Amino acid sequence: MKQGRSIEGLPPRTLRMRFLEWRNRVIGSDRFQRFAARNPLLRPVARQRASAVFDLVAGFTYSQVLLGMVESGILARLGTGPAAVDELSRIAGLPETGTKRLLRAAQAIGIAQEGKAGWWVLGRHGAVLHGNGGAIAMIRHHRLLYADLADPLALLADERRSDTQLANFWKYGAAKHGDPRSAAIAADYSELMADSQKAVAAEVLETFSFHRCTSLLDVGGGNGTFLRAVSEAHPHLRLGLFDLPDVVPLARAQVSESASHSALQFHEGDFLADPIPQGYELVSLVRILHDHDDEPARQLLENIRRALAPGARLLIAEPMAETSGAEGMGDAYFGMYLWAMGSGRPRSAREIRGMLEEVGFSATRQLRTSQPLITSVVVATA
Ligand SMILES: C[S@@+](CC[C@H](N)C(=O)[O-])C[C@H]1O[C@@H](n2cnc3c(N)ncnc32)[C@H](O)[C@@H]1O
Repeated sequence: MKQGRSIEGLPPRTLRMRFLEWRNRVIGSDRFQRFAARNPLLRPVARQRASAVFDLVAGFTYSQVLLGMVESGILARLGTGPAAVDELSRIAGLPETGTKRLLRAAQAIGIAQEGKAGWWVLGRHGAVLHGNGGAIAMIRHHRLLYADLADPLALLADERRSDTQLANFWKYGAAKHGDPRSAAIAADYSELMADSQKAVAAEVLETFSFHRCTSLLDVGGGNGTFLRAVSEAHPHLRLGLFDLPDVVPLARAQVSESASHSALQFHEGDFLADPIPQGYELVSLVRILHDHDDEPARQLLENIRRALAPGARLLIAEPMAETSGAEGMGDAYFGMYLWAMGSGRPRSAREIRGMLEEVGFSATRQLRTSQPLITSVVVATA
């Protein structure tokens, strides 16, 4: 047998595989763990690793404490300044004992802090979260994902056949099937997206130079939050928004509130079936591609490629898999979220560039954003 080749059914014996097996034997042994915990040089690393493993085991309780802080109104109240337990207990509608338990739990994970006996302020993480409307909306929204993940193996075994809570929330295109609830569904998901869009738009604006473009079409542009941010920073741009017929009226209503965006053109349609409007120098897909499985995602890219004149560009912005330092966000969080939603998967920048090249784009490249947890950016030329 050649080095590294596997015999059928047996794992390959490459150097890397052998190293990983050896490493796992060592760090999994009681003897090594006790040694590392006692050794002054290894102790800090051993504690950090033990704490990371504990977080994996207990993470769901942290998320539920956070949800309790949001839903009770305590996080919002602490955002306005220090508060005493009896006031917080009134706001939450909880007995004082339950309020103290929640506050102590929140303190242990950095959301709240007892500044002086009986007086509470925000903790470090609470201070970051309380003013972030997008994060708060997602924390509330996670109720649905939490319910869908209650039995992870059942969810995975089901192969996305059954309706989940998330699939019901994101019923894209229900209007096509004449569902009378589709306008309400579109309004709900568009609002959730708009809440977190400001942070995404800020990252894109900081990363990509719009100065050289004269026009931009945002495909799947939702209620127009992204385009409003772009047009405030670059008023010279001619803008277009393409989305489903149930969503475009929401964007129209938002835009009519701000007269400065009269240069915005609206296009209704299905980006998988209808032609993409032509005549734009730049097309953006913001948090769209990861919602779609490989075949429809490829179809969408091909559809956009067909609409673009040579030299026009496509900008893709979304959180991407295999992001260094934020790996959990990719395949763990979005991987499970999109599985539960019933469509799509997170892709790495490398995979996205490969798909773009397959459908005829060139000069594909990834632009570095300062917060890849919020979004990464890939650009390609037609
Ligand atoms: C995840 S949201 C992203 C919205 C916005 N780009 C953002 O980042 O906030 C996906 C958007 O794609 C739109 N969409 C989904 N399927 C579509 C289709 N087949 N044709 C046109 N728009 C579609 C949805 O209506 C929604 O506005």
